[in-house]
Amino acid sequence: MLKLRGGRTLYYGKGDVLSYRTFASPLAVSAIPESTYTGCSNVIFAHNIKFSVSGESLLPSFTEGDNALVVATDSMKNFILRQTAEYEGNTTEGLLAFISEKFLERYPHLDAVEISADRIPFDAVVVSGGEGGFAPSEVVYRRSRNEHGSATMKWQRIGDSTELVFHESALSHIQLIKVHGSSFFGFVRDEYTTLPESFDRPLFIFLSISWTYEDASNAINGDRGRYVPAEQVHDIAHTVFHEANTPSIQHLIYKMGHRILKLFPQLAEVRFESNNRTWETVVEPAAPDSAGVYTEPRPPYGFQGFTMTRDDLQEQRSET
Ligand SMILES: O=c1[nH]c(=O)c2[nH]c(=O)[nH]c2[nH]1
Repeated sequence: MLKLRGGRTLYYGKGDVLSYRTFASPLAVSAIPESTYTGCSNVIFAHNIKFSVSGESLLPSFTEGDNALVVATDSMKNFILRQTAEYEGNTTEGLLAFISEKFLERYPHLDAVEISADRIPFDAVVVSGGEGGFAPSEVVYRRSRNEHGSATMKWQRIGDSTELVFHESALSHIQLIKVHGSSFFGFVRDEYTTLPESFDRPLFIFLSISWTYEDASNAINGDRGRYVPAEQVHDIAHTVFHEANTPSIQHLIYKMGHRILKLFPQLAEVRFESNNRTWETVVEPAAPDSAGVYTEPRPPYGFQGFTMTRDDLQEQRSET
């Protein structure tokens, strides 16, 4: 959040603003080899939004209890919901940009806005078309609990204009298991090592991926044809995990990042956070594709973080 004069941070806002907009503009994206996703009807364009504001003018509300310039968080919620009806675009980032700009225009005494949203996914149910075929319904949708995209933006008033000072799009809470075809060996062995080397382990990972565009307009305006949908990022992660026999999670996320940056030249950076949640083996399978029994791993868990930029594509490494 914005730092005031003297380095102080000050903000307030509203969380869990649930906004179920219907019939937003459809989004179309280019196909990539790793995914069947080519866009979204946006018949249900739903979000859980978190919104906060900051500004020098708000200092007396904290120090003196003077509410004269306080926009009630209840009014913020109303502003977000009503402005969502006016949004003509087709991306989460576009909606956040629209709300932020309108808010700073309406309340000129405020200096900065931080806004983030989780897309609430609804999938069309598949219904019988009557002649033996099946097709997605255009009116009935099923609330999905699956992973979904999200975005965060920070906007700041600078002179007469409003500038985007931070933006990030993300896909969190991915959980993927590969039953065999992963290894972990060759690590440091010393007096503290008890972990055996593994040449074919079942690998269960938790994963969060976030990305930043070179030019945020490609996220804000889906009609420029350069939007990066979380659904395709997800499918790239699936494909790389499926294809690669990796020696560690560290190298697996590097390979995912490499593929994402290669497929989407409009991205400047991609970031990963992963957890190792590999199941504990109870009954070892006799062969890779025979019966094994596993149970939830005991804490603690391992984790990895990695940030990649376009410079990583220049370096000659054995990637596809
Ligand atoms: O992919 C892995 N990376 C590690 O750094 C590590 N450490 C560990 O105990 N298991 C694993 N697995």
